[in-house]
Parts: sequence; C-alpha cells; structure tokens
Amino acid sequence: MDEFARIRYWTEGRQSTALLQEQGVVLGIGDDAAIVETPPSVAGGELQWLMAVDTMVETVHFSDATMEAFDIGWKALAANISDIAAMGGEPRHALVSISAPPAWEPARISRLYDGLFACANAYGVAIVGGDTTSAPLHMVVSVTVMGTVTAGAAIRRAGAAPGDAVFVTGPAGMAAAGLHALLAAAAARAPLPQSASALVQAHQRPAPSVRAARMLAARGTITSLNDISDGLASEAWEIAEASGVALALRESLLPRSGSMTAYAHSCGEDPLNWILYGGEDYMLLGTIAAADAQAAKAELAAAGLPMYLIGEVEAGPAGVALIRDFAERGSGKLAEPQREALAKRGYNHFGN
Ligand SMILES: Nc1ncnc2c1ncn2[C@@H]1O[C@H](COP(=O)(O)OP(=O)(O)O)[C@@H](O)[C@H]1O
Ligand SMILES: Cc1ncc(C[n+]2csc(CCOP(=O)(O)OP(=O)(O)O)c2C)c(N)n1
Ligand SMILES: [Mg+2]
Ligand SMILES: [Mg+2]
Ligand SMILES: [Mg+2]
Repeated sequence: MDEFARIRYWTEGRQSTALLQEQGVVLGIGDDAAIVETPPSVAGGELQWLMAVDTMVETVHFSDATMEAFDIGWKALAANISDIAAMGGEPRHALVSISAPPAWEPARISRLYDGLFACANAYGVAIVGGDTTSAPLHMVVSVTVMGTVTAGAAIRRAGAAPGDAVFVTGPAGMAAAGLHALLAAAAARAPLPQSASALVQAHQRPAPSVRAARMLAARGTITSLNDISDGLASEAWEIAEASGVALALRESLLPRSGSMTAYAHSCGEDPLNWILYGGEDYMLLGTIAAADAQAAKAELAAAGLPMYLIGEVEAGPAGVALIRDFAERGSGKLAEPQREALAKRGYNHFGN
C-alpha cells in the first residue's frame, strides 16, 4: 500500500457529514490544505481561536507494554482537547501527523485511527488533515487542535489572586499508578491485577474536562486554569509563577482514589508522590474567587461533575506549599499542620 492509499484507508468515511458540517468543514482530508469556515459569532460575543499541538513518541509516551494502537490514538487527541479545555474553550478541528517505522503496518495504524476517531466523535472534533512520513525506529504521533472561545473569556495561567480558592476536577495520580501497574506487569510477565483496571483506564483513555471547564468559565469567576499533564505540583507552579502568587495546598483536601491508594500500598509506593508528581491526569487545576467556590462546586455536582477545593491562593513570591495536616500519612487523622515547600518538580523531558 503506498502512502496515499494508506491515508485513504486510515481516514475515509470515518466521520459523519453532520459533524463535519457542524464544524464548518468545507473541504477536509485530500487537498493541499483543508478549508474551514470561520465559526460564526455566538450570542455573548465574538469568538477567538485557540490553537495547540502535542506530540506522543514511542518509548517516551507509550510502549508495547503500556498502550495498544487504539489507546495511543485516543490519548493523542485527548491530550490536545485537554489543552483547549484548560483555556475554557470548545475543541473543533484537528490535524494529525504520523511518522511510522516499519513495525507499524497499515492495519495497526488503522487501529490507532479507530482511537483517534472515537475520541474525535466523542468530543465533536472534525479531523481535517494531517501528514504521513516514514520513520527509522519509533512511532511519533503529533496532533494539532483548534478550538474557539468567546472573545476575551479564555482562562489563562496568570490571574490567580490572593484569597482565591484552588480546585481540581478529579483525583490526580491515577494515570501514574496505571503506568506503574502496566510496567510492573510487563517486567514480571504477569497479568495485570484486577484492582488496577481503573488506574490503567486512567492512563490509557484520559477524559478531558471540557464540560466542567466550560461551565466554570461561564461563571466568570475562574481566575486561572491549567490541565495536569506534568503533575499537580508542576502545574501549580506554572499558575503560581504566571500569576505571581503562592498556592497553598492542603494535604487532607487532596482527593484520593481508593483504588490508587490501595494499589500504592500494595507495592510499597507513596500515593502522594503520584498525586503530586505523576502527571498525565488531564484533569483541571485552577483558581476561583472564594465567594463563588461553593456555588461553582454545586453547579458542577448537579451535572455529575466533581470539583474539589484543595487550598487557597496567598500573596507572592511565587511558590507552592503543601500543608501537611494528617497526623500520620494516610491515617485520615488531622494534626497540627506543618507547612512544606513543594519542589518545582514533575515530568520534564529534559530532566528537572
Ligand atoms: N517547540 C516549540 N515551539 C514553539 N512553542 C512551543 C514549543 N514547545 C512548546 N511551546 C509552547 O510552550 C508552551 C508550554 O508548552 P507545554 O508545556 O507543552 O504546554 P502543555 O503542557 O499545556 O502541553 C505552550 O504555549 C506551547 O505552545
Ligand atoms: C512508556 C512511558 N514512560 C513514561 C511515561 C510517563 N510520561 C511520559 S510523557 C509524560 C508527561 C506528559 O507528556 P508531555 O509531552 O510533557 O505533555 P504536555 O505537558 O506537553 O501536555 C509522562 C508522565 C509514559 N506515559 N509512558
Ligand atoms: Mg505540550
Ligand atoms: Mg496544558
Ligand atoms: Mg509536559
């Protein structure tokens, strides 16, 4: 199969005309560039574009031990959609670049496209083009995403102010625990423990918080927002530095997944380490005016979406602190709080 036959095999007839029409796609895959209508303005104001790109590299972001082709496709797009969510926007279009080594035969890449299109359809995103090359050794998948946001309403990292509440939209650390379980099972040539299935799911099929972000953004009281790709501590530092404030996170308020805690204890790992430094959670970390925090939480809860208030914003200098208020790690008992500075550490492609 030549390059052009492969592209047709991977992409033809995969998206409904209704979705393509909805996203203003005049001409999709097949010419020098896609043609897309400028989205119409909506009630409430003009729109602005949001654009982001994220790449996944075999051995860095996935391996035969951790992800199947379907998962890689899903996650490559989900990670991008998460960046649009983290601005409070609506994802619309995506471009997909594939650099494939010989071991990735067309049928395997077609399964990667199954995952890509499953995620695209789940979030209403039109895949309008891409690029295909050969590669010597490892698979590289790069996705570019375009979205929109009401002009002036995008939520940046800068904007957190002293007195604001800090929130997350789910328990961090599950994806890192899932990765640990996958690598441990592969190393021991053992099956995955049943107890790790939710963790593995979190690693392989992240679900970006688009709905939660849009509901929060619409309230007009969110002061900063980030998605957690490199770890809670690292993303908190990004908000702190961009905003010139300190974030104080309370250990007793950090949401914990029961299966993650149980799995961590079963293999002698510290769950807090995964929560703070694991990464790839693709949930949101942000700050909100304290006066609106409870109402925002109630609005999300009514829609079945979690929101956890985990700390507060303090005056600068920029930094992140963890208030250790458990008597004994994991005991659930409260004690005289100890304040600990959190390192600016997380997943970093070139070391911390
Ligand atoms: N090679 C690059 N050239 C230009 N901009 C880049 C490059 N790599 C990253 N960026 C920009 O740097 C910022 C931080 O990137 P990154 O940490 O990857 O964000 P995220 O974690 O949200 O994906 C983003 O605004 C991104 O667009
Ligand atoms: C085989 C394997 N090893 C290690 C990891 C862990 N890992 C790889 S990249 C990453 C951070 C997120 O990726 P990045 O490219 O930094 O995304 P971005 O911050 O640009 O959104 C993590 C935790 C993994 N997912 N798979
Ligand atoms: Mg990135
Ligand atoms: Mg991001
Ligand atoms: Mg990163």
